[in-house]
Parts: sequence; structure tokens; C-alpha cells
Amino acid sequence: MNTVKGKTGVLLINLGTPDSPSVGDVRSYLSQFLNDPRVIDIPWLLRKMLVNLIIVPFRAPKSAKVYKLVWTENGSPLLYYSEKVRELLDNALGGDYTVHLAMRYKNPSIPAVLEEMRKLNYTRIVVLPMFPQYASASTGSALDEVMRVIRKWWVIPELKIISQYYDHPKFIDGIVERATKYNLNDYDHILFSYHGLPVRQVDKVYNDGLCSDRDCEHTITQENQYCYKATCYATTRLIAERLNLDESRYTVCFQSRLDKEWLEPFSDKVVEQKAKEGAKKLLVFSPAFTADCLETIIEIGEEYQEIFEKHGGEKVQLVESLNDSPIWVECLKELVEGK
Ligand SMILES: C=CC1=C(C)c2cc3[nH]c(cc4nc(cc5[nH]c(cc1n2)c(C)c5CCC(=O)O)C(CCC(=O)O)=C4C)c(C)c3C=C
Ligand SMILES: [Fe+2]
Ligand SMILES: [Fe+2]
Repeated sequence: MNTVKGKTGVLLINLGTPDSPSVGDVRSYLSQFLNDPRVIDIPWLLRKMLVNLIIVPFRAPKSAKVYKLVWTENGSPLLYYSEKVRELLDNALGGDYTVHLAMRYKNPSIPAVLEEMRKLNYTRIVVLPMFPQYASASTGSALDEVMRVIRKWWVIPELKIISQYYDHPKFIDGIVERATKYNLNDYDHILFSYHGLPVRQVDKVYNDGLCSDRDCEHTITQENQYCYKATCYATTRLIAERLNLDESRYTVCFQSRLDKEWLEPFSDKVVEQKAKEGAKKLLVFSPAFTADCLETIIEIGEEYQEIFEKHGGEKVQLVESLNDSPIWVECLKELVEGK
């Protein structure tokens, strides 16, 4: 996009996806992603060795196979839906705003999109990552990259940064609306499966002590308001309340772990446990993902289905992400307008 309608530029940011599902493109994506110190937060030399010599070479061919499964004629679902949302939000906001889209990793890149925005001389820029719950590895990294670029500009316009919005009424409405497609009573148990994080990353939110010293499963306070674990549980409580779900009917869990010391309970283990307890049908919400992607379509929709069947279950039903739903666009519009 190289024309400007209004005085405010909105920068939507999502995580990013490989340029294609080829092994080379997946390797290049994983390399950029996992060399980010906010993602693999270990000392520089150790990260370089671990990521470039072990994780990426072994993971790239395996991930490429899975990316081939998720790829459609429109390309990566994550990029496809993010671009649709950009277009819908641009229309919804009207003439005073122009909406741009960038990806934290690969393309369209944050530096390239910001350079386009710089040349448009906006009075104000609103930065809006498409992650409802703050995590340093997602929102923090996207904002870090935006600031790294903008700090070099001669003219720094008015900036508004939106760090999280897990409790925005329209975000919750959007997920509740997705659930209306399903009869909750048809399911033996419901999972709220969030992308996982290393435990040490949530611990770093606190000035002293650990996440486990707090009651992040049950309360949100000024101190834990940016703890990803606390906001995932808070998101779940807000959705469950609206769906009249008793606590005994659902489990919060964390998926996509890279090693053992990640947030628990692990989603794959909960799926297995529920099958062993006799559950036949599971419904799975994934409220950390605003667009369907590899982690929802394949990990939940296919890999968890296999695990569940192997242990006696029948159906794992994924609740579709917000994707390009009108309520999600309204939510983003209200966030930009400061509502
Ligand atoms: C909620 C948002 C996300 C957080 C927080 C996050 C943290 C995080 N992720 C990895 C490692 C991988 N994630 C991968 C894919 C992926 N991750 C997110 C979102 C968050 N990640 C999305 C939306 C996707 C899907 C992208 C797509 O193209 O569909 C992958 C790549 C896939 C694979 O090889 O399995 C990796 C690797 C870490 C290490 C981390 C925090 C420390
Ligand atoms: Fe991830
Ligand atoms: Fe916490």
C-alpha cells in the first residue's frame, strides 16, 4: 500500500510465516525466529550454537512437511487472514486512517513496512500486535523491532502502542460467537489450549520471586497483569463465564512446547489423559491465536486427534480462530480508536 488516506497510520503485526513451505524457506524463517533473543532467551553464543547447529537443521525438514499440509492455494493461512483483516479494518476505520500489515519474521517485514509508513508522513502511528495476551516472545519482540527501527527516524511522530487486550469485550464476544456453532453439551470436556512459553520467561515478568509464588491461575493484579500465564487464565475465565461453563468442565493447557520446562499442563498430555478417563469428544478453543495457523490446524486438528484416538477417544473438535470475523475487526477498530 503506498497511498495515504488519513493522518493516522495503523501498523498491525502478526508473528510471520515462511515465504513458502520449501525446506529452504522454512529454514530461513526458523532461523530468524529462533535467533531472536526474546524467543530463545539464553546467552548469545549458546543460542547461536543451539539454534543454528541443532534446532534449525533438525527441525526445518520436519516443519516443512507440516507447512506443506497447512499451505492452501492462498498460501499460509496466517498471512492470508492477517491481510484480510488489514483490508477489513482499513475499510471499517474510514478516511482518517490507513492500515498496514507487517510480520515479525519474514515478509512483509517490519523494517520494510515502517519505511513505507515513514515516507507517508503520518501525524500519528498506532502499533497493534495481533496477540491478545502479552508475551515477551510475541508482543514484546514485535514492539522491540518497531522501536529499533523508529528510533533511527529523524521525525518521530506521535506513537500509540497497544500491548495487550485479552479482556477487551469484543475479543471475548468474538470467541463466544465462534462457540455458538457447537453444542457444548455434546462434548465430554473442553480445552483452552494456549501457545506455551518457557517458565523462566514468565518468571522474568516479576521484579522478585517467581510466577509460581503468585496465584496466576486465579487472579490478575497490577503485578501479574503482563504475566502470560495469568492473562491466559483470565481470558479463559471471561469466556467460560459467558458460556456458563462450570470449572469442572474445562482445562487450561499449553501447547507447542520446545522442551520440558514450559508452562504446564501440556495440551497433548491433557488430551491423552482425557481419552484414558473415557472422554469421547473434546472441544478445543485456542484463544492465543487470532488466525488459524500451523499450531491450530495441524497441531490441534490433526496431531491431537491422533493422540486422542490412540487412547480411545473419538473426536477433537477445534473451534475456528477469529480469522476475518466481523467482531474481531470491530475489536481492532475499537482498540485503534481507544475504546
Ligand atoms: C501467542 C503467540 C505466540 C507465542 C507467545 C509464541 C512463542 C514461541 N514460539 C516458539 C516456537 C515456534 N512457534 C512456531 C509457530 C508459531 N508460533 C505462533 C505464536 C506464538 N509463539 C504462531 C502463530 C505460529 C504459527 C506460524 C505459522 O506460520 O502458521 C514455530 C514454527 C513451527 C514449528 O516448527 O513448529 C516454532 C518453532 C517459541 C520457542 C516460543 C517462545 C519461547
Ligand atoms: Fe510459537
Ligand atoms: Fe505469573
